Amino acid sequence: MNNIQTNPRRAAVHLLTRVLQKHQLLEEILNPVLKDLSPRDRSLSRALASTTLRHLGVIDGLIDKMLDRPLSEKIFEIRHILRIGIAQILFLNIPSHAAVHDTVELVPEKSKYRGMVNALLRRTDRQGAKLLHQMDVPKHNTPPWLWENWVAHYGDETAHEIAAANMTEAELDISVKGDPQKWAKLLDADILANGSLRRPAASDITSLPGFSDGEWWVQDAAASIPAALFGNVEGKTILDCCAAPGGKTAQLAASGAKVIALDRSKGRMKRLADNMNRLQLTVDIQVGEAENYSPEQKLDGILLDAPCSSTGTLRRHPDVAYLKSPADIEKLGSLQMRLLDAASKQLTPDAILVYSVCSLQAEEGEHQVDNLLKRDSSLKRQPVNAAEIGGLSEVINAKGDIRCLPQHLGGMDGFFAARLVKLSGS
Ligand SMILES: C[S@@+](CC[C@H](N)C(=O)[O-])C[C@H]1O[C@@H](n2cnc3c(N)ncnc32)[C@H](O)[C@@H]1O
Repeated sequence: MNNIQTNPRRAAVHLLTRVLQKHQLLEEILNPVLKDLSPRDRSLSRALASTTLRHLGVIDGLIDKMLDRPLSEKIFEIRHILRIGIAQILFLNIPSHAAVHDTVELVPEKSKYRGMVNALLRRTDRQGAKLLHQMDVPKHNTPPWLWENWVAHYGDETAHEIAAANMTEAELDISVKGDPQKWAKLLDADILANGSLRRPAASDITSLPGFSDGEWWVQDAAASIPAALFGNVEGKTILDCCAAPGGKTAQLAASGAKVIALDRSKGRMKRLADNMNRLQLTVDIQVGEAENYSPEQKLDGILLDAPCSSTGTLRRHPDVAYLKSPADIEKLGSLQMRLLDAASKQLTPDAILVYSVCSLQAEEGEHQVDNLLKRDSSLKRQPVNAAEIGGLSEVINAKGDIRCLPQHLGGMDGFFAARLVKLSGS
């Protein structure tokens, strides 16, 4: 059988079509597309799609090198078939005879492309690794607009390191409510400098010890830094104004803060509520627009973990590189600016504003905060000290803001965070 419900390779081709032709997020379509496959086939299909997307630039470069004439854009399905075939041979260690045979089977018997797919995959098996060595792999695997942006902001060498790190799959980072030593043992995990636990990715996290008892939640090590910038939050009132699905809300609440969790998305707030229930954490849940929020009580701090392009999460979401564009950065930039201005107005003197984004784009991070400080003299940057974040000095930039890169700490999300204080007399 050769349909999506029964064939993991066919399903992977369908996933690629939905991401690259219909611009849908891989994470949102995995469950509906793969629901009828066996667990084993589901993970193969998912690995095929995400590995192909992670290496898409070099895979396409190889296809173009090996063909005499470029493939027409119209036959995108044949291109996706070639792509998943090459991904199996070069990046997934699937025996090449099986990879070639099962991939060629996706092309209808009477199709004029079947021979070409067969020949190109066999040639990949013979020469692919050698051809790959001749390519600037990190650069090829990064869409040109992202590459140019990173080179302009970070320089060529760091851009290469970022793009190389993006090609490695992320491990599973965990934040725990209780004793990290105890849970590191039970989860067979390492304890990172910032207190997060790290262990190999699991296909079903819900079956790991402590999940159903609400002892921990999944959160990238970089994502755990912004909430830590408030210091001791015991008894303090913190507004988490873009809160869902609640990783940072949970961290603040587990550290003893009274958290007002606000988000405009009802659906995502349902997830936040479910997460808090599992974790047995009590927070004040409110659905609404952060720009219009007027606090009924004095806030000790606001966490603005703003909507952003998510280009810092490409290790886990390689599709994002192909779904976002410079226009998105511009649009999100205006929203981030409005949210920052609103947050500043909601603060009283001495209260703290932490602004964060899981983006590698300076336009969403460094530039946003520099521009805010130029137009709003009631706020002042409060530089971060390495001791506050487990000694991770490599993620602190010259201005004292947090700038995590995917190559830091053996792999972490690209993240920006800055801590600002509202001045008295403002
Ligand atoms: C980066 S996510 C937040 C992740 C969350 N802080 C966590 O740690 O799990 C950004 C969130 O901002 C919300 N959002 C976007 N625009 C908003 C607005 N104007 N007011 C409130 N929430 C908004 C989105 O619904 C989304 O849930």
